[in-house]
Amino acid sequence: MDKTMLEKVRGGIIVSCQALPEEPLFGSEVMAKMAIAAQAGGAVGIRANTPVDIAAIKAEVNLPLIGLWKRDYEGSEVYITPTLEEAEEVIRAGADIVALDATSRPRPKGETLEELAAKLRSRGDALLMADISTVEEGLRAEELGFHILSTTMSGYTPYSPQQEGPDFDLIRELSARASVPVFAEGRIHTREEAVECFRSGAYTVVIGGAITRPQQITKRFTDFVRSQG
Ligand SMILES: CC(=O)N[C@H](C=O)[C@@H](O)[C@H](O)[C@H](O)COP(=O)(O)O
Repeated sequence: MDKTMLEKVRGGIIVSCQALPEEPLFGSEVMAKMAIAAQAGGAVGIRANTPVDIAAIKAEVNLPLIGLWKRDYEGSEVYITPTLEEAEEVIRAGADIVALDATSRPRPKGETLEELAAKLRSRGDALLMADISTVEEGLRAEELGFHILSTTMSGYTPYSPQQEGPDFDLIRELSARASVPVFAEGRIHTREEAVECFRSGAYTVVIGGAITRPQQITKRFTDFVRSQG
């Protein structure tokens, strides 16, 4: 584990390069190209889903890499690196930081966040990032030894605010109360919003769809132009 990773990403933009199987850009080759483009544009880090995408990006890009593995399990709502198995594969694929759902919802296989954090910390080969949706979840993750908190899940749990833009209140309150870095992530669509995230206390800003999902970008244009009549 390399804590200088954190210094490398401070104050910059991390680009999340993800496409699910049902999306037009799905495929590791395309995601690696996205990551190369992000690096050329000045990104300080990459966030990627699945061991194959992580390995493909690692081979092409020399930036700190946040890895996760989205996988559905019956009977649990948790899908971002839900179990130890996915976390270990993500690390094996070359991620420097492993991102896990750290919401308070029940996990698959009866695993708990506490034991997952303890096991991954004792391996010591990757930093742990907690994808949370509330201040309480963030503070709990910090207590469990996570090195980074990210606002990723705000708006995606039924008990967090459902809004179109970033959760600035969460960024502000968590940054004020936590002693580990808070990354702003989720629905950051404009440069002004990214600046506002930093003003709210974010250590780093993670941007996904606004850069790497052209279907979302197109839709924002088409919806807006149509709404202007
Ligand atoms: C909730 C969830 O599953 N978030 C995922 C986490 O890895 C990704 O689908 C998002 O693209 C990422 O968080 C970046 O957010 P945005 O694409 O809104 O900039």
